[in-house]
Amino acid sequence: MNVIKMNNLTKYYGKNTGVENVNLSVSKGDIFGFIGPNGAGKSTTIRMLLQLTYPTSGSVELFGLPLHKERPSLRRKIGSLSSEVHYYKEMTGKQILQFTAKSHGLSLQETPVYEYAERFQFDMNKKVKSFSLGNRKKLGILQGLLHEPELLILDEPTSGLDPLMQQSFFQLLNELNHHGVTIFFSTHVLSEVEKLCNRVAFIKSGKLLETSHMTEVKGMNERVIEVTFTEPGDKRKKFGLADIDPYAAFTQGVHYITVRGRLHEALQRIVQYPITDISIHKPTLEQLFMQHYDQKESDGDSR
Ligand SMILES: Nc1ncnc2c1ncn2[C@@H]1O[C@H](COP(=O)(O)OP(=O)(O)OP(=O)(O)O)[C@@H](O)[C@H]1O
Repeated sequence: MNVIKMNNLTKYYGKNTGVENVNLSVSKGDIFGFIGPNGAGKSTTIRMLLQLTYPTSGSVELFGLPLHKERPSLRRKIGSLSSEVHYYKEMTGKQILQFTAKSHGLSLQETPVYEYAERFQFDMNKKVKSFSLGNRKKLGILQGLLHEPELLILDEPTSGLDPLMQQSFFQLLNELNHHGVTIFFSTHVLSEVEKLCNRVAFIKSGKLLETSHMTEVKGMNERVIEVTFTEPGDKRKKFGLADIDPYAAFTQGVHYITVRGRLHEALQRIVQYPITDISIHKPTLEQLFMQHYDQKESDGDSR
């Protein structure tokens, strides 16, 4: 079942393009990472899902219902975090959370908010005016989660959180997902997307480049060997590295060789020569992502 469905979703801000013809579906149970550089159109898309702005053309369906009017029954099912959150500075975190709980017909005691606050080391008794950026973010997250929604739509939820808190937050998302919560979030933390998400979409300049299952992201099965030979200098030709990878690179004493399958054969060839240092790793999502952008852009250029 599609929990989110975008049909040719388009938003123009005057002459500026926000997003253009975005077609994307999120299924029940997905943890879906929405990735793109600054200005790609992530917030614009999320703002349309949350009805904070309206499409120029195209449409959105949530839980199979078209989103063109206020639907209180849907609001109860959705937890959200938009990129910019503003509060009355004189209120305490707890007062704001009570207000949010009440808007869902709940008292704070009926919600998991105390447990979450403890996990995030969040002191809800302080006034918002004393909050750091990270604490404001935590408050926004608690507001989005407290009514135990079925779907979370989160815009850059981890920006402003320190690495430890990011980890706690992703851990919580994982637990919620195991209990059936569908999650759609935008982020720049690609390593976390790699660990957490089952599906990803790449967006740039308002256009969706690709939607993919995490295991099918092109290049995920490649391995990068970084090797420094004891003999100094560029050894790509002399040691036959170009036979393993015609695009092998050499920078500041290190050879970078990308291997697709047959790792043992590549290593057998490399270890014939004295080595000072070697490491083997998966390409990061970031590297794949950048390759992907470059490729699409050069494809576009050649048209
Ligand atoms: N209110 C607005 N008025 C005019 N242009 C806008 C407005 N909001 C967004 N845009 C433009 O729409 C495009 C998409 O912006 P958007 O904020 O959706 O990107 P983003 O992927 O969320 O970026 P970031 O990662 O920097 O938050 C950008 O070119 C941006 O300048």
